[in-house]
Amino acid sequence: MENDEQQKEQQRVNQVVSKIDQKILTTKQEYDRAHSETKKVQQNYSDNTSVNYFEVDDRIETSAELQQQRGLVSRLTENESILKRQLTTLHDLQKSPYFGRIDIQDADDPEEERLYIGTASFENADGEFLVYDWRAPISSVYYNGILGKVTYETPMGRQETTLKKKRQFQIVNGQIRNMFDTNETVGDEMLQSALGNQNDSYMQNIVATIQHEQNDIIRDTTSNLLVVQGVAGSGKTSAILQRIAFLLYHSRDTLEADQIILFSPNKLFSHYISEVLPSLGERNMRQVTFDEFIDNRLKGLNVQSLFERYETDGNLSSQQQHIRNYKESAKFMDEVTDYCDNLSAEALVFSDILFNEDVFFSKEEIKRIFDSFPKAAKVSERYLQTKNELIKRLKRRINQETKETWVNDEIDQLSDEKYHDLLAGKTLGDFQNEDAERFYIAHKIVTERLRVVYDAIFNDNFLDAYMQYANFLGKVALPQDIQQPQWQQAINEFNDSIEFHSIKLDDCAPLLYMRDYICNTGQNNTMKYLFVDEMQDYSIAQLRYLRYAFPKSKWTLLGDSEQALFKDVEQPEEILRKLSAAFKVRNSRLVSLMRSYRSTYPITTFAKSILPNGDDIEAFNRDGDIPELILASDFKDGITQVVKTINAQQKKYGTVAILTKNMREAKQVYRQLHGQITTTLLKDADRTLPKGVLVLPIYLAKGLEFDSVIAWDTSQQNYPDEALLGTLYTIITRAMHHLTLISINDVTPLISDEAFHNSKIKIERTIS
Ligand SMILES: Nc1ncnc2c1ncn2[C@@H]1O[C@H](COP(=O)(O)OP(=O)(O)OP(=O)(O)O)[C@@H](O)[C@H]1O
Repeated sequence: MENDEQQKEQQRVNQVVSKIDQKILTTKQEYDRAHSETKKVQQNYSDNTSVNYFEVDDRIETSAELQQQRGLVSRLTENESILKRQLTTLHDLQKSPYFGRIDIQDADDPEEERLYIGTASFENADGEFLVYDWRAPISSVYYNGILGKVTYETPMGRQETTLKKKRQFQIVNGQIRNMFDTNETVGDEMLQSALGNQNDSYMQNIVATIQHEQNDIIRDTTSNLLVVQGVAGSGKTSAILQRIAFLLYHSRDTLEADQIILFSPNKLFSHYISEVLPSLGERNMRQVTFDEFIDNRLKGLNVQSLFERYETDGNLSSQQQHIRNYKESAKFMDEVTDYCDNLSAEALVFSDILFNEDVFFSKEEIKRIFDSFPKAAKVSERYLQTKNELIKRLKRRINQETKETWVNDEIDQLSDEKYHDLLAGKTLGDFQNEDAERFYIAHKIVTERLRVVYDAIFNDNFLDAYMQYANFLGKVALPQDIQQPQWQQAINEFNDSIEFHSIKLDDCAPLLYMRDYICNTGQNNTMKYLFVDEMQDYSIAQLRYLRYAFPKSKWTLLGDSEQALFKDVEQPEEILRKLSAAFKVRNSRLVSLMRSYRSTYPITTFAKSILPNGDDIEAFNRDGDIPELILASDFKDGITQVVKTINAQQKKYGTVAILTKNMREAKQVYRQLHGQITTTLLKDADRTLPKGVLVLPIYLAKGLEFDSVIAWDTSQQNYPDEALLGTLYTIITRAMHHLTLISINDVTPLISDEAFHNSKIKIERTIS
């Protein structure tokens, strides 16, 4: 009977695949036609760009023609790339056309309907859906529903139907490998098989096995602030990527991939997730790390990265810690707002605008302009008016300058070609007489010469943002836990580092916010969705700055408060309280993901055991090796144990990652292994993740996973207290199938005896 069913299903697969084959053929023909047409037009375009420009009329005619051709090329290229994407999707469907089937019956319909669900939709020539896209409204029944009455959202409102059957398939190269009927969201067998696979260098899409709670995140279209607190390996990153694919489908006509931005934890991660959206037929969203984002906005300064901070922090004194906490708080950002709102002309720190090392607009002149605008207006408005006035004055100066003899001389010396270039876009009839044409050219020459002044105004270089910030630091009210002398020292340090063109991370968000707020700049209104992964690594001040920088975005924040590196673990409720207070938005929502999928049951059980609230984490039941702890007698012995472990693990797994607390340790281990074993040391700037043996500090492994993990030196000395609990937990939870801890002498007190006992960890003490 079962075989009968499978045969019937296989027949359907064969029929669908043969229809896909046909579609591939016709699409390929279309693509080839489009490709050769694009090439033809491109060739024509490039021939035309090399025409002779010397006759003005010719040039102008050619330019209009070129514009037209450029438009045509871009339309054709767009068409070609759509066809190319379609072909890729069809090829994927050809191998595995669908993964699910639902049989549903609407109340007013005597017939049951049978729908098949895959990574993309596929219609036959009559417009009948042979495969439904996993994001179609009806497909949510597959993910959410258990048999019986179910509801689902459609653009027309909520619909009800009865789910009669749910079937899952694993189809590989057009052949059904497995198929199950299930009443669960998505049965364990499918998940077991998906999770049991060895790790690839790229993250995979999870559309065939999305879980109910993940589906909630993916299909949320109403929250302005969606916060996901999910335990390690609970599918937060997976959920956001499928969510992006869902949003792109849901708002096909109004949302483009580059209106979505994801803040990712490191560059390796960006590469690791880069294939998920293309595998679902979508373009990737924009991706940036916070460091890159800040660097770009503070050009000319050497900005301390989060990673540098991990490396150099050492132990902060309690005063230094209080100061950092204050600078990273929402309160501090409120103080910046207050300070800016109440700035007088005297308190604003302007700088001269220079031209050829001479003062072009003096700071006194700028201050007078600012002061001339009504005091009742907001500082940012007065600033903007000042900027406009400066541009007006610059224009006046340009007009005056056009009459100077140096300009006339310059025009006389222009070559014909250069002269015509300067006339670009103009026809002879545009000028009343030769004088008017000469004035036009003169104006262009002077404008070009004074561009530096224009740029200085445009880029707000006439506000000395650093001095202004130092001024603010000197004025801001201090909380009780910060002493004045230490605060003064922090101000001095800020000033000193600016002298050397560098800035600490804690000062970046408030300083940038201050600069942008006063100057009324730095806001991107086109970004519609913003995602932050690993939100626990961001300060509230940084998030507040991002909120300022992307005011029109809906937010999805994901993180795990337990994975905070080098700081005490904060309770999710506390993070949320701070976030809700800092983000004054309507429609916010918190989703918790408590089930962990990445690691085997024994590894997750061990990871749980080191956390105070670990019992709340639910381990997915996937069998595997018990984690091992090796107590080495000294550093040299530790390395010997690493080598032994690598040799054993490499027989089974493609990737073995040695994870260390910081880069210093990673380098130390790498140096010892180098020469004995082929190993790659990963660095901050690396973007690709090779297979084999890797050594990297944990902050570069954030968000990643490896078949087998070796946690380097989990000793008492290296992990002495609670401040490193998040770091240790993050290391442990990177392992998918195997975990080895190597400790030089006694193990960290963060792993209690009870934890060892409960997770039945294997302990081996070596004697050298
Ligand atoms: N529904 C699912 N079906 C199949 N695999 C899943 C599912 N959910 C999660 N996974 C897998 O579990 C692993 C962990 O997922 P992911 O990296 O998204 O978790 P995370 O919560 O972002 O983890 P972390 O915070 O620890 O970095 C990945 O290999 C992912 O493919």
